[in-house]
Amino acid sequence: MLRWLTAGESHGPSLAAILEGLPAHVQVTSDDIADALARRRLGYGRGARMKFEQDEVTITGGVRHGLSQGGPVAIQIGNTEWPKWETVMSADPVDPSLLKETGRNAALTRPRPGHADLAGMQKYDFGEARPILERASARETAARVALGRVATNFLEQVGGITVLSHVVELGGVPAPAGSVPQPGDTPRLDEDPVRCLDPDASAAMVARIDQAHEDGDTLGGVVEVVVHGLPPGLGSHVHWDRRLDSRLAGALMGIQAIKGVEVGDGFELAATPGSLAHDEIVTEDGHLRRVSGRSGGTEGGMSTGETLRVRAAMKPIATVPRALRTVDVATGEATVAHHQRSDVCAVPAAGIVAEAMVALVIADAVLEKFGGDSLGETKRNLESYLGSLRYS
Ligand SMILES: Cc1cc2nc3c(=O)[nH]c(=O)nc-3n(C[C@H](O)[C@H](O)[C@H](O)COP(=O)(O)O)c2cc1C
Ligand SMILES: C=C(O[C@@H]1CC(C(=O)O)=C[C@@H](OP(=O)(O)O)[C@H]1O)C(=O)O
Repeated sequence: MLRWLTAGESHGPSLAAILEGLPAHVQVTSDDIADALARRRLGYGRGARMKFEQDEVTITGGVRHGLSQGGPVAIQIGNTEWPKWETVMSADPVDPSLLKETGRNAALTRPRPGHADLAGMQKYDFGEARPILERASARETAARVALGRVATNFLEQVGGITVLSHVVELGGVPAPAGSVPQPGDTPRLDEDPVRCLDPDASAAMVARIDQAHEDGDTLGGVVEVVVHGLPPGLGSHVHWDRRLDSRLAGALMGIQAIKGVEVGDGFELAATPGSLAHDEIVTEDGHLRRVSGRSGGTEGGMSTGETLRVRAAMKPIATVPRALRTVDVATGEATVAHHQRSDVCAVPAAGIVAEAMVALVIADAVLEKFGGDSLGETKRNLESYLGSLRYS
C-alpha cells in the first residue's frame, strides 16, 4: 500500500511531501523531480509567480545514491519568495510593529467567490482569508507533482507503464476529438504553449487566453490523462472503495478547482445506445483485443489492460481581475473581492498535476495487487501474473 501526504503554505518557507510504501531499488534523483516541477510551471496564461518560482528540490529521506531504500521518501521544495514573506508567515510570534512594515499584512476580509476563502474562514474561525488561502492555494500541487514523479519512475521501471496528459478543451475551445497521446508525444506536448496535441486548436486556445487577459477575466478547461502499458485486473469489482475508477475519480477531484471527472467517454456514453457504447472483444494474432476504447480502460472497477483514459474539468480561476461581488466580513458592507496576483488560466499545469495523481493511484493499485519490498520482487510478481493469465 502506498500512502502520501503534503504539508506547507503557499508563501511559507517550503513544501514537504512524503511517500510511504515505495519498494526499494527504484531509481529516482532530485533532477528527475526538478524536471517534473519545471513541467508544472509551464503553460500559457500563468501569472508572474511561475516566472521566478524556482522550486528548490531536496530529497531529505528514503533515497540514497539515486535508489529508494524502502523507507518513506521525503521531499522538500523551497519557495523562492520566502524572504519576502518571512515576517508575515513566521511560525513563531512576531512583533506587531514589524508586521506593519511588511506591507503584506493587510487583513483579507473580502472573500473571493470560487476560492476557499469564505467557507474556510467560517469553518476554521478566522476573521480573514490569509490562513485559508495559504493552504488552499494550488502551490501545494508542486508537492504532489514531486511525489507523482517518484510514482512515475516506479511504474516505468516495474513494467514500462507510462502516464501522460494533454489539454482537450480550454475556455470552451475544444481540441479535435479522438486523438490520444502516445509516449513519444510528451516532449512535443510540453513545448506546446497549452499542451494540446492539435496545433490549430492550440493556437485558438492561446488566442482565447489573450482575450480573457484583455477582458480582465479567467478561464478553465478539460485535461485528459492517458496511461499506456497497464496489466488487466488493477482495482476490483467487489467493493466500492476498491474500484480503480472510483479511486481515480477521488484523486482527480482532490485537485484544486477540479469540478468534474470522466472515465473514457463518460457523459457521452449516457446518450449512446448500448450497441454503440461498449468496446467489443475480438481475437487478433491469438490475443484478446478491444476494437474501441470508449470505456477508458476500466470495466467493473478494474483495469482492462487497454489504454486508460480519464478526464478532469477545471473551473475558471477564482481570482477574477474584474472582481466579483462579495461582502466585507469586517464591516458587513457590499463590496468586491480582494484581488491579488493570479493566473488567467492554469489548465496546462492542472494536466501535470492530474498525471501525478493518476500515477500515485496506479502505483498504489500495482503494489496492492503485486506486493513486493524491492522493485525486482514487484516486477517478478507482475511478470508471473501476466505469464500465467488464463486468457490474454
Ligand atoms: C495549477 C493550479 C493553479 C491555480 N492558480 C490559481 C490562481 O492563480 N488564482 C486562483 O484564484 N486560483 C488558482 N487555482 C485554483 C484555486 O487553487 C482553487 O480554486 C481554490 O483552491 C478553491 O478550491 P476549489 O476550486 O477546489 O473549490 C489554481 C489551481 C490549480 C490546479
Ligand atoms: C504558486 C502557485 O500557484 C498559485 C496558485 C494560487 C491559488 O490560489 O491556487 C494563486 C497564485 O499564488 P500567488 O498569489 O502567490 O501568485 C498562484 O501563483 C504554483 O502553482 O506554484
